[in-house]
Amino acid sequence: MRDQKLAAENVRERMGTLTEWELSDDGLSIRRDFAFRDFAEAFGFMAECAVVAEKLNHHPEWFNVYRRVEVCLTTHDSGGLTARDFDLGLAMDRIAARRV
Ligand SMILES: C[C@H](O)[C@H](O)[C@H]1CNC2=NC(N)=NC(=O)C2=N1
Repeated sequence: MRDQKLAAENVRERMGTLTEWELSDDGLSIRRDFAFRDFAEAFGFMAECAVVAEKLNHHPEWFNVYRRVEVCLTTHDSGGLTARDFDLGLAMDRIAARRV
């Protein structure tokens, strides 16, 4: 079943739990830039996140160059932000915190 797109006030409230992330101007996605020691750490992060993403059936848009990973989260099926984006964002924060 398609997830409920969050209302702007709920998005604002949930942004308080993801302090390193920024909301896009159109309010339809959130993004964070991660930086690691080297490529191995960045790719290890992506590998761990991929396992979680599969488990949650929610997948990031991301871009990797060397030790940096830019992540954008949105729920394509709902055309905007849902609780899944914030759950995955928090999971990614926790994975990164063990690697940075
Ligand atoms: C069929 C499958 O469950 C859906 O396409 C899932 C897969 N992963 C997804 N990931 C993201 N980010 N948004 C989605 O809407 C989405 N939908």
